[in-house]
Amino acid sequence: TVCSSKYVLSALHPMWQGPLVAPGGNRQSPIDIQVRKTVFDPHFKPLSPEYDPRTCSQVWNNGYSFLVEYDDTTDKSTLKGGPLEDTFRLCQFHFHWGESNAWGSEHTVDRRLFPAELHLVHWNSDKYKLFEEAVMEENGLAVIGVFLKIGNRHEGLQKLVDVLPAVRHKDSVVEFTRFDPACLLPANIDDYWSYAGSLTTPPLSEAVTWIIMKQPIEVSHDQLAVFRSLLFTSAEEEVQKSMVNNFRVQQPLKGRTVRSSFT
Ligand SMILES: COc1ccc(C[C@H]2SC(=O)NC2=O)c(OC)c1
Ligand SMILES: [Zn+2]
Repeated sequence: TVCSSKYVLSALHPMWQGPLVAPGGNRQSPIDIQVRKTVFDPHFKPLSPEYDPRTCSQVWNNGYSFLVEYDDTTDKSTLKGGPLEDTFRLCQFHFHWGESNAWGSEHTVDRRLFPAELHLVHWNSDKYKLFEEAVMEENGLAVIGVFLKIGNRHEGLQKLVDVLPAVRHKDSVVEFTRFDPACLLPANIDDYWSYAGSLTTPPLSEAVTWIIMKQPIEVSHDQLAVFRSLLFTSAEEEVQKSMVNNFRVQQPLKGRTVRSSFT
């Protein structure tokens, strides 16, 4: 069972606006991280992602992004430490990006937009048996966010870029194995921000402990162009729509504190 095949996203408009704030939502994501207002937390432990590339199973175009799915029936690929009290199991990663390099990320740092953002999605396997349970519980999920900037070609990402044409249309799937998602983390994973937030697409559940890396990773212009060659639409639809701008608008902080692992 892989987490992401369990949820069906509602039909999402490319510039998915959705409800500006989920009804009664006071911990919605994404947000702008105002660095000078973040608070250093000396109790954060080192973040320890331990991923087994053999749990990688497939790439799927779900009509909103492309998801790289991991077998999450065992604790072979986990995330511990940082702000987390429990062990979280990796179930998928995906990206958000723009139609141009000027925008595309969901979170911003002092209003700075990045061309894309990676989300590594994990669920609390100490407390829950299945992803579906965890996604409805406060702090049932932990998502690592990594900003992408245009620069050198990312050799690890290229293996994924090479299979994207096979999942051009919505609902297409291709087998994808032995991919170590740790290669997509920045060199420095000790410097990050963390805050209590939500899913950024329906059902917008307020279940996420966000861990946003301070250091971006570099990908080439051409690699990001392949992301934009994907389609929101299935092969049957007459009008094909490019998969771009699949990010949510920023949400009010509502008094939340963003903590930092560094001074
Ligand atoms: C019903 O469960 C869901 C629904 C949607 C997403 C995807 C959202 S959440 C995020 O961080 N980015 C996204 O696009 C999800 O991911 C954990 C889990
Ligand atoms: Zn996401």
